[in-house]
Amino acid sequence: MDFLDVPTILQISAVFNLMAALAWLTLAQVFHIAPRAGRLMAGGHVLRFATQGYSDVMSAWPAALQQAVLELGLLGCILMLLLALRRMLLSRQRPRDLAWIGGLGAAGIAAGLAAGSAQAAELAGTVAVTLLGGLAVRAMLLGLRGQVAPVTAGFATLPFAMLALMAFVHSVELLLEPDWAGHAVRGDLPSPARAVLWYVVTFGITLSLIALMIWRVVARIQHLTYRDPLTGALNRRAFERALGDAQAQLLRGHGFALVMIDIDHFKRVNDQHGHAAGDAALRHCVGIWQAGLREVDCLGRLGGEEFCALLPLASPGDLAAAVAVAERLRADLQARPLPWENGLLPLSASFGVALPAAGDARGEVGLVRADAELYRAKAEGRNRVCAATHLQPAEVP
Ligand SMILES: Nc1nc2c(ncn2[C@@H]2O[C@H](COP(=O)(O)OP(=O)(O)OP(=O)(O)O)[C@@H](O)[C@H]2O)c(=O)[nH]1
Repeated sequence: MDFLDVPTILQISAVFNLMAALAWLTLAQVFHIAPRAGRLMAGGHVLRFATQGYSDVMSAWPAALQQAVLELGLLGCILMLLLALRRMLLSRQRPRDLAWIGGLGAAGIAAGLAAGSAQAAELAGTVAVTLLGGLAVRAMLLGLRGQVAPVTAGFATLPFAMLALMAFVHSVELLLEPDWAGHAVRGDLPSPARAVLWYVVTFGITLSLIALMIWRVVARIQHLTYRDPLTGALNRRAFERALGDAQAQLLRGHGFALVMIDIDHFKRVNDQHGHAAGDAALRHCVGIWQAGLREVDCLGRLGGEEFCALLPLASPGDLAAAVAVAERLRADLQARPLPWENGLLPLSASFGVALPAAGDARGEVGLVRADAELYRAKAEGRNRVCAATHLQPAEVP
């Protein structure tokens, strides 16, 4: 590492931070991708650039002042990064925690500066960065849990864990350093090797955040492509795709049932309480039904106030199990009226349950059957479940 000294690495890092700031700003301002998180990230990188890129200018200042400026820059940068992370992960990280750690860190740095001790200022900044790094690790692990594979979550979290670990090790070193008065200002980079490591960690954090942002954008696009924007249920196209897949699995012995659902007298809700109430009723019903279904089940909005649930069955042909689920969904909706304008709007729905037919590539026969049962439920008085007990394949219309 002879060819690289700490000031050179600092300058490389400063240029990297400037480029990263420009990239985040472009994404936020020009492409409107994660704009608030992007602006926070750009702000963090600019702070880091400003404190790293002007070390020559600062070299004439008193040591404690130089150190305090460097530490405040790093602290501000990490705080902005954590705020951006909070937005990207939609995490419930309390800003209060960030505020008190940041505030105590800044107060410690100021105290070090007042005492004329570069080492005390550095120690305060490094301890705060250790704690903030720990919070970042926690936010990443909680935010990604169940959303991506554990290995992916581990890789994405690694740079933050390295940041916390390196800051912790450096805090201990500073505490143990015998000659506080002779402490030289080196930023947080005691050697070229350590400086390179810091740079790699900064780079890793930036990459991790870019990956996080891409993941969020892709998830959003998928949501827009496959979901009904009003209710969040699968749209017709996505549901038909799921039905086609389930139908293919039928040949391998994995059975499923279809539950066609139609809200009763929905026109009255619109006519008597307005379209907004109708929309709220649709969201309310889907919220209740999604909560009553398992993760493997899927609920699609086929149009208007008509929905269909696809239920994989543990034993193919177990119509009774599907009827029990439909009955539960019916009872749940009946028990939970829609809160609307200081009152409660009672809602109910009719359900038609059917099993799929073998040899029906796209699953349309099952849908037709479930639809026929739904109409029977309507005709028999609504707010009930009817099921097709016959299993002969129907004709595809
Ligand atoms: N608010 C709202 N209304 C919708 C939406 N899509 C369809 N509708 C309304 O849903 C109503 C469906 O009414 P109908 O098909 O007569 O059915 P119904 O009143 O539920 O009667 P039954 O099904 O026989 O119990 C129509 O008034 C549509 O305008 C939507 O996205 N939002």
